[in-house]
This record gives sequence, structure tokens and C-alpha cells, in this order.
Amino acid sequence: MTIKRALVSVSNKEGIIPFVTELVEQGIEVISTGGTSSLLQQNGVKVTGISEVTGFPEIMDGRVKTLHPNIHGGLLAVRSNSDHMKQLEENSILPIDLVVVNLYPFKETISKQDVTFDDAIENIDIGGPTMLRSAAKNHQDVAVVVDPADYAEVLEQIKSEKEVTLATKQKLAAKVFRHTASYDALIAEYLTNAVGEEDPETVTYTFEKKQSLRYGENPHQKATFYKKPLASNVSIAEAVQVHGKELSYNNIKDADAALQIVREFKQPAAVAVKHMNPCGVGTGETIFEAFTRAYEADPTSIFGGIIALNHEVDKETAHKLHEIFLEIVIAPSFDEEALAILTSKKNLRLLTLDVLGADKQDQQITSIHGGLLVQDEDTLSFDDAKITIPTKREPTEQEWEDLKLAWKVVKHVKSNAIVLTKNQMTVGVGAGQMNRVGAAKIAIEQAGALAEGSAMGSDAFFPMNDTVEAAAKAGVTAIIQPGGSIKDEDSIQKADEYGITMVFTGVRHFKH
Ligand SMILES: NC(=O)c1ncn([C@@H]2O[C@H](COP(=O)(O)O)[C@@H](O)[C@H]2O)c1NC=O
Repeated sequence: MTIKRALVSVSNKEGIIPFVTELVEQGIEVISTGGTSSLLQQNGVKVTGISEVTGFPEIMDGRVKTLHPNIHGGLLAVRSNSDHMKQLEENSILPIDLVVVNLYPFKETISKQDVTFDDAIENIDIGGPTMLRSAAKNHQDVAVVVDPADYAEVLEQIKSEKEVTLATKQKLAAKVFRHTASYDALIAEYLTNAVGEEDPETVTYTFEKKQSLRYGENPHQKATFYKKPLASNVSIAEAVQVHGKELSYNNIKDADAALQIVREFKQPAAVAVKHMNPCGVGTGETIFEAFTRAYEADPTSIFGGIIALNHEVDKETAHKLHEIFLEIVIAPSFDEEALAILTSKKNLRLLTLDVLGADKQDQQITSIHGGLLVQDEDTLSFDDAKITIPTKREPTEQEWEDLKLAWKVVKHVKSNAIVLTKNQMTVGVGAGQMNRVGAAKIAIEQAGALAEGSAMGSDAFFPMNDTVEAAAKAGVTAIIQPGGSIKDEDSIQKADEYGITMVFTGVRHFKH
């Protein structure tokens, strides 16, 4: 169907002048609203003002300008329905065949630091989505363009065929409903937060495509990486890749895990992650010291690992990183020499991110088959107020340091989790076991001789005293765990028997 009349009303005016100029050159009548029409006319493009069509002025600061039967009748009439066409005629309404609309910048408005509630509300577009929806519903007869990136294709078709193909109109309509749904989702989220509704009856999250991925967890799985529209937290989605191969699906998940761990530390810290679990965590006076410890924690598992560091990478650290095969190094920055050293590895992915930036309390969304689970993120770290020491012996200063490290790390290890630490590094990590003593045995075995004099962290309480027994036999001298088992007394007695000091945190850190 030949395109004879178009309606153009855009907030993002990028590319609109040449596009509409060409539409007019194709003999199309263009109707336009206030700001859009002024811009076009100033640039010599002849358009019909919206009020000439509606017979109404634009009122209430633009709240009502296109919301009129002369517009929506022209958009919604089914051209093959003789009744619809008769009604158009009876009411002197002319059909509109092409709609070019993009919306008030709600996302950009709410991302401003000093945005007021009134400002946000005023940037909720009403007339725009209404036209988009009318046109998209009637896409068989009407072409609808919401994204300036589609101007070229639409123009090309109009120039060669005087119309837009049904296939393109269908594609554009689907894009419109994705767009309006996403637009409304952001408004819903903003208002839901504003009124403090914590358990809404429906959730409508929206995410924007960050990149297509070559494949998912395995090569036969398709995958895409989507990000939140507004960056509020320190996220791998906001990291800048300065070198190396494209990130893979597994890289993104592992880097996210590494980031969450390294953010636990203010002093220089390095984290090596494999398959979502830390295989080595080290802290130190310098980032070199920290990374050396993270490496020595488990020189085998770090191979092919993801490294997150919370301070700038210097030359010395870069040399050390360069010696190993790694997938990713993520840090706040790399100094010039470090960058020169690390970029000599063609495939090594280097990412920069303000690792220690501020985070908002966020929600964690996990998908299951047929549903979603939503919870607050586990942001609790060390809660001094809940700490008790039920054993006879209290930790020494050194033991406290080791215990705190074990507690910070074990929180990020898949349950059941046991972590052994000693002198600012992890020496054993037992992850994802179906029983706690099994996780302890793995951590102890990995630590070998380093288990002697180490501290043990457990993500949840000990249901029996067998883990304390295993720890004692390996030479562990201090334990930190939530407490709260009905058999706590057995574990306390066992610890006292071996002279082990035990700290109860009163907080559990399951991670499934
Ligand atoms: N209220 C209405 O009737 C209405 N009709 C179109 N708009 C929006 O007004 C904007 C364009 O305005 P202008 O052409 O005045 O710059 C577009 O983003 C469009 O989506 C409207 N504004 C908001 O609701």
C-alpha cells in the first residue's frame, strides 16, 4: 500500500531532518508536533502542524497533542474493512500510513543525579506510546519506526516501491512493542521503588542487549549478554575491555564472581576464580604481594583462571601475571608498562573497572525452569555485634586476621563450603559438596602441610562435630562458622578438647 501520509513526532531528533526531507521529496505529506515541526520547518522541510489535523491546540505543556480521533482513527482503520473506511470518510479523517515516533527520554531523565520526582513524571510519554501502539497493532496497513537506526531501510523501500513490505512492517511492530514494554518496565520500576513496594504482584524487568555471544555455557547453546538499562552498581557489564578476545558466556559469569569477592577488600587484594569458585585469594601491602599469594594459594587451579585485582596493576605484577595462562585480568587500571607487558598476549582479555566503586543494595535474580527467584544480595560482611566466642580459647591477633579472611572468602564459595586461610592467603578451598565434612576434607587435602596452623571458615553451621575433628587432625587452630546447630555443644567440646578457638558469627552465607 502506497505511503501517502506520515506522522513524525520525535524527542531524539538525530537524523530526522534528512529522513523527513526525503519523505517529502517522495511526495509524502508529513504531519508533525511542536518541537519536531519547528525544527523541520527551520530547515526548510514543509510539514503540516498537528493542530491543523486535530483542530485543537497542543495543550497542557504538550501533555495532550496527538491524543485525538483524527490521529488514532487514521492509524487504526483497517484499510480492507469497508466499514472502517466509511467511518473515516464520514468523520473527515485521513489515513496515516507511516508513524515515526520516539519517546520522552525517561531513562536519561531518571539517570540524572539531581532528578526530581516531578521531572521524572513529566518525562513519562503518553501520546507517543499511544501512537506507537495504534500503528503497531495495525501494522498490516501502517509502518511504524521507533528507532532512528531503521530510517535508512524504510527510506530505501519507500524510494524503490513507494511502500514498506509486510515483513518489514511486522519486524518494526514487534520492535515497537519491545520498546514500549521496556519503556513502561522502567517507569514501573522507578515508581515501585519510589513507593517502597518490596513484594510486587508482578515484576517487569527490562534489560538491554550488551552483546551477542559466540555461544553459551557450551558450544551448542546460543547466548546473548543483556545489561541493566541504568548502571547503578559495579558490574562486569560496565567494564571496559582494553585488550584481548571477545568475552565468552563463562568468562562473564566467572568475572562477575571474581569481582564480587575482590570487592570485599579495601587493602590490595587479588582473586583467582575457576568455574565460579575462588581457587586463590591473597591480600598484601602491595598488589604484587596480593597476587603472589593468590597464585601460591593454588598454582595448579589458577591455570586458565579469571583474575580480579582491586588496585592498579604495575609492571612487577604484570610480569607475574604474564607467566601464567589466564583468561581475564580485571582491575581498576593497568599502568603503561603493565599494559605493554600484558598486551603482548594476543588473547588475554584485559578489562578495567572501578572495582571499589560504590554499590546500591541490589536484587539478585535467578532463573529456574518456569520461574524466577528474586532476593536481596548477600551484602553482609563481618557483623561484630553478632560475634560470640563459645570456646575456652580466644583467637590470637594473627588468628583473627586469618579468620576474617576465611569468612570473607567462604561467603563466595558454593555451598557446602569450607575455606582454609593462613598469612593473608587461602590455602584450601572445598566447594559445592553435598556434606560439610566432605568440603572440609577437600580443603584440608589441598592445603597439605599448610593446613598446620591455619584458620577454617565454614559458610553454615556444623551439624556434627566431625568437621572440627578433621580440622584438628590437620592442625587447624581456629574456626569461624555461623553457629546455631542443635549440636553446637558437641562441636564446642571437640574444639576445646584440641585447644581450637571457635568464633560464631550468627550469620549464614549459603551460596547455591
Ligand atoms: N501528549 C501527546 O499527545 C504526545 N504526542 C506525542 N508526544 C511526544 O512528544 C515528543 C515530540 O514532541 P515535540 O515534537 O514537541 O518535540 C515525542 O517524544 C512524542 O512521543 C506526546 N507527548 C507526551 O505524552
